[in-house]
Amino acid sequence: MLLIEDLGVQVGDKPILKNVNMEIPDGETHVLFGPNGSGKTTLMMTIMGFTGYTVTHGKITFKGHDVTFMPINERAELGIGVLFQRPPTIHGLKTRTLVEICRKNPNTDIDALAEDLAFKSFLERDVNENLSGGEIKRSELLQLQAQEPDLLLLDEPESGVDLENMAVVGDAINRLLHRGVPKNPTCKLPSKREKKSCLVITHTGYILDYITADRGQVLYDGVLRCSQNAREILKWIREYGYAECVGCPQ
Ligand SMILES: Nc1ncnc2c1ncn2[C@@H]1O[C@H](COP(=O)(O)OP(=O)(O)OP(=O)(O)O)[C@@H](O)[C@H]1O
Repeated sequence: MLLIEDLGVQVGDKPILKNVNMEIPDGETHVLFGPNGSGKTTLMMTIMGFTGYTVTHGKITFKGHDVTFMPINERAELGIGVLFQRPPTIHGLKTRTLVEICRKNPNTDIDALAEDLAFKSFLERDVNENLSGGEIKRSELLQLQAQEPDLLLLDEPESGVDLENMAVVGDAINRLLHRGVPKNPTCKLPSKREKKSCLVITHTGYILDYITADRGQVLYDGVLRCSQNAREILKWIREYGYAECVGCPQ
């Protein structure tokens, strides 16, 4: 699904990511940990193709396509979608209009999606204008549900969300990951091939109560240092701090 090889990225003239290698196979969810400023958002923005993140070396392949220098709209059409940590307010653009633009299938019922996210009353507001932290996340999830991406990039889905709304956010992310998985009463777990793929950044780990993580990784000073069970990594970070991750076996 996603393959990152020897990726170097700089912002302005500042090198941020150094020789990052990462693979997210079909249907897997990987969790990215790391201290503030270690480059986690930079990695997501680079995968999505935002300007300002200059690839100095390396390659990003998605679904077999070299997307390293592909425009952002083409990556979105190919199936990459992002939930921002701090999405901008867009004055003069109604949320409903933005969701219509994101919508993959013109028959998708925006009102029904918004109803599920308790977001219907916000559809006619400008994008993210005067929304609370939890409302912003639900707005982002609504856009993703309309876009129907195959790879979800989730940048701190818990930030600014209270514990009750966390359940709404967690359930919505689960629906996105299991979209199209046939309901099979004899088998509780879908095969990985049927699930969507996901890279999620978290500091608190709350999201792990709602999604099944296949692997965790630690980005430290622009370098991927550790790759293990996500809950184990979280436990380790809580006990010893990030600096100890530098010495972790891969
Ligand atoms: N547009 C920019 N201009 C200048 N520096 C930037 C820019 N974007 C990111 N940086 C710098 O790149 C480094 C990595 O930032 P990034 O947001 O990727 O870190 P992060 O790991 O996501 O941090 P956090 O956990 O705080 O969200 C930081 O030092 C940040 O100041």
